[in-house]
Formats: sequence, C-alpha cells, structure tokens
Amino acid sequence: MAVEPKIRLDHVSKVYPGTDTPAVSELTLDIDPGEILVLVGPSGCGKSTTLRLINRMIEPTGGRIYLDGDDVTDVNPDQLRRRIGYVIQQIGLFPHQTIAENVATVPKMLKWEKKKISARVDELLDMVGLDPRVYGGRYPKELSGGQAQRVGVARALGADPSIMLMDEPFGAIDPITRESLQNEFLRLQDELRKTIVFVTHDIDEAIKMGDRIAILGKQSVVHQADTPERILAYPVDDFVRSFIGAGTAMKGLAFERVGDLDLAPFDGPNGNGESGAEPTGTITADATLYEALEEMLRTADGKTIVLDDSGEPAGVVELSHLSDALRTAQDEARRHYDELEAAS
Ligand SMILES: Nc1ncnc2c1ncn2[C@@H]1O[C@H](COP(=O)(O)OP(=O)(O)OP(=O)(O)O)[C@@H](O)[C@H]1O
Repeated sequence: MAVEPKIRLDHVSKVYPGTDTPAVSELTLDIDPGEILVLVGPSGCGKSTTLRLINRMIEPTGGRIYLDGDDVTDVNPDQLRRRIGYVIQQIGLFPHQTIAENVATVPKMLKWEKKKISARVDELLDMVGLDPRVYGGRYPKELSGGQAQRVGVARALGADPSIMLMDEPFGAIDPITRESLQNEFLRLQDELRKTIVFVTHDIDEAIKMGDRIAILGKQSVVHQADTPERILAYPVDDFVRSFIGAGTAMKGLAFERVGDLDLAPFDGPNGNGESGAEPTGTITADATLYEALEEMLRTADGKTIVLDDSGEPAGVVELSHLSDALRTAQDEARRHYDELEAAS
C-alpha cells in the first residue's frame, strides 16, 4: 500500500497582487514522510514562492495543500508554522539576541519552561556541531557564515517540527564549508528523518541532497520528479537535459559502489608475464564507480585494482563495468517510464 504523503500540493497556484502571470501555476506534487525532496529550477521559476505557500507565509490563490492528509489550506498560519521549520539563505538571525536566545525562539513562543528551553538549546547546538558553552552567549556577528548557517538549522529544529523547508540554506557559503555543511546535514537527517523540501538552483547540490528531485520550469511546472539516479539516466525532455547539463553520465556513476560489481580477476602484478599488463591504480571496494573512473583517468589505464579491507587485491574494475552500469540504469529508468505511460 502506498504511504500517505506528508505534504500534498494539489493544483496550487499563486498570482501575486498586481501581476498577471502566475508565479506558481497549478503545481501538483506529493512529498513522502522522511524524504528530502529538492526543488530545482532556473531563477524566478517559483521555488521560493512554493516553499512560502507550504508554510503559508503567502496565501495560495488556487488549489489545496494537505499535511498528513488534512487540508490545511485554511488553517491558521501561526499554528501551521509550529509544525514546520524554515531555514533561509540569509538566515535572518536576530542580531541583538545571543545564539542561545535565537535558537530558543520557537520554544519560547510555545511558552516552554525555562529549564526545558535551556536543555533544548544545548541539545540543538550540540546537534549542529556547536559547543553551547562556547557559542551560546555569542551574538550573530561573532560567528562565521558557516556557523551562522548551523544556528539557522538549529533554530528551525527548535520545537522538533516534522517538516523542514530549506531555501538555498547553504547558498551563500564558500564551497568547502558548503560541502561539510551538506555532509553534516545529511548525517543529521539520517537520525532525524524529517520531511524536507529543499530549494536550490545548483543541480549538483540537488543530486547530492535529494532522495528525489523535482525539476521545475517556468511557473513551477514540474518537468520531472524522480530519484537523482533516474533523472540522470533518463531525462524526460530537452529542458531537463539542458538543466542537468554536461557530465550527466559521469554523475550517474556516483550512485554505484565498486564492491557491488562482479569484478574481473586480478592476475598478479605483471599479469600474463608482461610488464605493465595489470593496472597500476588502486581503489577500495567502497569507492563509487565515479571514483573508479577518476583513478583510471589519473593513471591513464582502462582499469584499476580494487583492494579489500586488508589491502589485498580483490579484483579489477574495467571501463566496461562502467558502461554496463550506465546501460543498466538507463534500461531500468526507461522501463519505469514505459510502465508509467502504459498505466496512464
Ligand atoms: N512579493 C512578490 N510580488 C510580486 N511578484 C513576486 C513576489 N515575489 C516573487 N515574485 C515573482 O514571482 C516569480 C517567482 O519568484 P520566486 O522568488 O518564487 O522564484 P525562485 O525560483 O525562488 O527564484 P530564485 O532562484 O531567483 O530565488 C518571479 O517572477 C518573481 O519576480
């Protein structure tokens, strides 16, 4: 039996006052419990508007919004927002409040006891990797961009909402800090299993963060909503193809691990008795096929040795493994879309 979606957008539209063209037009999308659904699309396609419609910072001009099966389109927005955490790019921390006070915002609104609030603030700061004794008493201007962004995440998690809306949360951060924030957030999500709608215009971030990605065109028209693997293997139209850009096949290799392949045998350092017949590069079995390709290119070999846990050669991965894996992914995706079409 299919799970009930956590969030259901049913033909949701938004026409801003004083404009003729809808910012979002008849958007229909289901978001499952515990998944990260990434909205990705060109600037101005209505991603932020869609997030703000979900927590009713703005009112839809058409359609219905359901949470856990309940129509919340007309529910009091204040009540709704307690169930929903919201993180934005420019964090919006209150400058004259300490970090602890900032993180306490929602629990205070909910009139929790002081002791409970203070314990929760410590727990949240710990959760996002900031020592509450060091950072709790600081003010926002005394933090780096990456630290401030972590505080933004901690604040949004304040009352343990089951839904998080994240609008380019790591957008204004340098690439290295950004990558570590993404990794930390994915680790946190492994424990918390929130339902997350995550906006970005960066397809690589979408591929990394998304359980599913919805690729939106103008007015939030959904061109394709699916797993990153399927979107990379089988873009459904030219818009998606051009949006995901160059290197699609290579990106698809990041989803499979070398250890899952049926490896070619390793014949010894100089297989067939000829010097240099065996590859020189090595990778471990938990490496992705993307990393295997990288190693083949680095060593200018068409294959590379796979080492087991004790560092001994377990076999050899060859270029043909990579093309086979891509073909299998494409075949699976094509079959999936054929079945969907046949069912419709
Ligand atoms: N308050 C507003 N009043 C009128 N039009 C608005 C308002 N907010 C957004 N828009 C318009 O709605 C459309 C969608 O904007 P939105 O910010 O949702 O897009 P986006 O996909 O998030 O863009 P970006 O990636 O650039 O942040 C744009 O054409 C924008 O100009």
